[in-house]
Amino acid sequence: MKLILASQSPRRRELLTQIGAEFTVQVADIDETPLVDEDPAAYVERLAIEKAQAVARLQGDDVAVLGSDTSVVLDGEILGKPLDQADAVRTLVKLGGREHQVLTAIAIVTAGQVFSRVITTDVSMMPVSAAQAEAYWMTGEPADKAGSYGIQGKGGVLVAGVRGSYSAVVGLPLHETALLLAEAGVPTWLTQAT
Ligand SMILES: Cc1cn([C@H]2C[C@H](O)[C@@H](COP(=O)(O)OP(=O)(O)OP(=O)(O)O)O2)c(=O)[nH]c1=O
Repeated sequence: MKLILASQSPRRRELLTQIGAEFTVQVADIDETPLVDEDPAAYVERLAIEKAQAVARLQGDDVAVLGSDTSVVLDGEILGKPLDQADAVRTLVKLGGREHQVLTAIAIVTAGQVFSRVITTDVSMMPVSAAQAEAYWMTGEPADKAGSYGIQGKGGVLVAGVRGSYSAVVGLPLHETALLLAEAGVPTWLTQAT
């Protein structure tokens, strides 16, 4: 079965390569506005499915499309990508000194089925001053990332602890994605070995 990654994210491309699946990439452009009172887990799952479906719609049979979404959640509030510098600084100061959840959903859409999972990781961040948040904004990292930070870059300095899947925070959980691909019948190095 042919696999397509429905994502513009270079990080997801790298992580899927680590899983050892052969794939091509097609970008899905969907509206990422949360519904009124939408539960964060339901939100990320819906988006992952919609991204995969947007690409699957244009394909024939014998194709599996993988979509994914990552959001940062603090006290039940969804914190997506920052609108601008002020928004990023506000978000980082708010996350500072606290534990938040990173929710990553993965969805695989085939001709007849939808497989999906939501993975939650707890991340604790050191206290962050406005000046530190501004300095971090200047690195260019926060702009395209949920919660305005990247754990895999300079933002890793702000992270005091992680409980759960590190790769899910970066954008694609290696373990759970490999298992879901196996369920959908897409070979990876893991299934090829069993
Ligand atoms: C919290 C966190 C998020 N992120 C990234 C992962 C996602 O790419 C991004 C959240 O935005 P998403 O909307 O999940 O993904 P995307 O727009 O980058 O790509 P696509 O929708 O096409 O798949 O934030 C990090 O890279 N590091 C982190 O530590």
